[in-house]
Amino acid sequence: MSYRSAFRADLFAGQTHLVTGGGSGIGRCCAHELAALGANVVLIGRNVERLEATQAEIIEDGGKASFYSVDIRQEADVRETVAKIVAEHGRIHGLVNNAGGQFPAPLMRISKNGWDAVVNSNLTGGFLMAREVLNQSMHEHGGSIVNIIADMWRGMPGMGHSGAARAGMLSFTETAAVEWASFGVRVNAVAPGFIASSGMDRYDPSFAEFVVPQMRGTIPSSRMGDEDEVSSAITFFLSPAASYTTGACLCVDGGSSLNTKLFPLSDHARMPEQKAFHRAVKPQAVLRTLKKDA
Ligand SMILES: CCCCCCCCCCC/C=C/C(=O)SCCNC(=O)CCNC(=O)[C@H](O)C(C)(C)COP(=O)(O)OP(=O)(O)OC[C@H]1O[C@@H](n2cnc3c(N)ncnc32)[C@H](O)[C@@H]1OP(=O)(O)O
Ligand SMILES: NC(=O)C1=CN([C@@H]2O[C@H](COP(=O)(O)OP(=O)(O)OC[C@H]3O[C@@H](n4cnc5c(N)ncnc54)[C@H](OP(=O)(O)O)[C@@H]3O)[C@@H](O)[C@H]2O)C=CC1
Repeated sequence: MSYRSAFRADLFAGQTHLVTGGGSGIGRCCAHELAALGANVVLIGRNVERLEATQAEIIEDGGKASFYSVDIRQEADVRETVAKIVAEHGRIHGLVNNAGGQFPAPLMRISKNGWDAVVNSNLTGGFLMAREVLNQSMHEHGGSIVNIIADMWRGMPGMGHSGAARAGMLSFTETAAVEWASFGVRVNAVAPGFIASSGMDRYDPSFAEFVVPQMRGTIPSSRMGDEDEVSSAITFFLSPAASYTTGACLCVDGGSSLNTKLFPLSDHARMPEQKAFHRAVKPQAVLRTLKKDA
């Protein structure tokens, strides 16, 4: 097995885990990690070539994988696919709701169809997958569901349809965590920041040229994340290490969601020493000045 996971090699031996969007990017990486940990991985996506290729890689590595070509927005197809998986594999232990995506556009230029396509991909599709996995399998014996969202805290300018859907997915995560806890089902979320995944190749290079210089100053870790850094967070939630954790969201974003941008990062190095500030200036005086300026 060539994937080097931080987790124990037999962690998921004998278990079945579904990864939507498993044919590319973060989903493909996660599928490799779960297979390396002994899981029987079921890949779900639309593009058969990508799914086939990931399945072949995993099998070549000595792992177990199968795939289903499904659009997760189609309710009947999702229901039928989960039924087939249960018939073939029995119990489903884990679901990684990773499939999704969006296109960059300001809100004022998003058509109704464009909005629906993104919201249905990133919210409704995840709900349908989770509901079917719960109803057809996990309610009988428990399980773990991990929903991949995004850095949508305080909005997602330029991708507002996705931000709205991901915020909805976080709320869904919290509700499902409470409603399904009695079945022994844990539901958590992972919120990636800027990840150098193969999915980024789907964007027009002109968009990268526009956005990368702006991004650079806003990530405290000063770099994009890697697919395996998201995969290990997903694996943690699927594993018994997270057995008392449900309804949580783990940000894998190099701190970008915490950056207040009060002082742009690029200026920190040049910021003058202010050790004497608190002694030299009385806080009330500062407050008065701030109020006056406002
Ligand atoms: C290396 C550096 C790069 C820098 C990038 C930084 C970006 C930071 C962002 C960080 C956060 C997120 C990152 C990621 O998610 S990574 C990649 C994830 N993968 C994708 O996003 C996949 C690509 N996206 C899609 O496949 C589509 O967005 C979509 C989900 C909509 C596909 O759905 P569908 O196939 O059903 O869509 P249709 O083609 O049928 O279209 C439906 C309507 O949507 C409109 N649409 C689709 N694409 C666009 C577009 N690019 N611009 C405007 N409108 C679009 C389409 O026109 C249809 O509407 P109409 O009928 O009204 O025309
Ligand atoms: N990379 C990043 O910086 C970030 C990524 N994310 C999210 O993480 C997830 C993985 O992204 P990433 O790996 O980067 O990008 P990818 O584009 O490589 O992955 C998205 C996957 O979702 C599948 N998918 C999309 N729509 C559907 C659908 N309707 N039905 C079934 N499968 C679908 C795609 O497969 P196919 O086309 O074959 O259907 C593809 O394999 C996505 O939800 C993404 O938006 C969130 C924040 C940041």
